[in-house]
Amino acid sequence: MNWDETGPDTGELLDERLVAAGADGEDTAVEAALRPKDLDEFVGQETVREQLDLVLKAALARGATADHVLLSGAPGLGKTTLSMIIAAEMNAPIRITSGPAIQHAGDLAAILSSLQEGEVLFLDEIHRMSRPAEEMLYMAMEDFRVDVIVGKGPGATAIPLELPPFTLVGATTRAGLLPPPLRDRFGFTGHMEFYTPVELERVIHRSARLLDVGIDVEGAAEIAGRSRGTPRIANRLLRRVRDYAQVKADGRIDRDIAAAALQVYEVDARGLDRLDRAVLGALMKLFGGGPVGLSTLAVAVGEERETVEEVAEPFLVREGLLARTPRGRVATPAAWAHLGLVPPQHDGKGQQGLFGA
Ligand SMILES: Nc1ncnc2c1ncn2[C@@H]1O[C@H](COP(=O)(O)OP(=O)(O)OP(=O)(O)O)[C@@H](O)[C@H]1O
Ligand SMILES: [Mg+2]
Repeated sequence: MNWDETGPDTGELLDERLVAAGADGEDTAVEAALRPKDLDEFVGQETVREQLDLVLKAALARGATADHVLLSGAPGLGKTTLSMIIAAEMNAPIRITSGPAIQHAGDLAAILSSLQEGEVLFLDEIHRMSRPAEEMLYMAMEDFRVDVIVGKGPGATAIPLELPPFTLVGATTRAGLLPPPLRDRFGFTGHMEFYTPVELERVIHRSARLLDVGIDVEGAAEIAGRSRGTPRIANRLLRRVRDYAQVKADGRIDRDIAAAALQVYEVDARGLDRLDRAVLGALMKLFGGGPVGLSTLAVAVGEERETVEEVAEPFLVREGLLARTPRGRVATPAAWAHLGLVPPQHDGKGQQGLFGA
């Protein structure tokens, strides 16, 4: 590790993280080609799919515009994909924008007033919209009307503008951050869950077919097990394994090729990468498994506090490898087993408490 006056080089473990759930540049280019186009092609999420199927079919049968839909769930689980499917199933055009892109209420008014009847408006990261835009959206969703403010100060007047009926599809990774009045205006909310390994295998087989890569059942299972419940990661790992198979073998992917490739990329059998293992390793080797405070742990791995807390920990907690306790971070027995380490015998003298909180 590289130390200078400013301390350890941070962010080194974060570079080009293969198991990050957010989209990188390459993902954005490839994802369009891999996106399922209709509900039947969309793998998993049985509950959301079935409910949505009813909502859309009923609206179609009535010849009406579908109710507003809110999709919530972690990055890479298929919210954008599903919004496009909604438009396709309704035979409607789709307009795509996002919360951060709408700075002023006027931006939203311009979009809303140019919608066609029945159009789907996809509002990604809806929890990041500005307050005034949000308030305008309330009225638009409920009454299909906006008040456009003309002029400034005491002379300003509100000109009501009728909107054609449209379907708002909002997506958020943070449903808890949505103000209740906004949440209540959606007729249907779909919570996207993490995918099971079997579902991810289906995603991988489908993508392999589209990318024209040969892969057997065990090869797909190997990749699925390392994909952290997330189709985007599964697709990304598949592409890296494909590279390896082309360079080191005949291009076909089986279990050995998949395992060898992902070892090169340092993604282990449970989908942990270098950063994850560094956090667990420091916790166990330096602090006897904890409890240890977040800041101390972050310094030990040479990363920012936020990186450890927001990037590494959620998955480690979800996997039951790390626990957040009031006294600090603790490695679970599963973590010791996964890294093949043996927890120290406690002598009861309270050595543990040293690094707490
Ligand atoms: N159910 C699914 N079946 C098959 N492929 C899927 C499924 N869900 C997602 N994918 C694939 O995963 C990739 C990421 O999906 P998508 O962009 O819809 O995620 P997202 O939830 O919008 O992520 P973000 O929160 O980062 O915007 C896409 O390429 C898509 O092809
Ligand atoms: Mg998206």
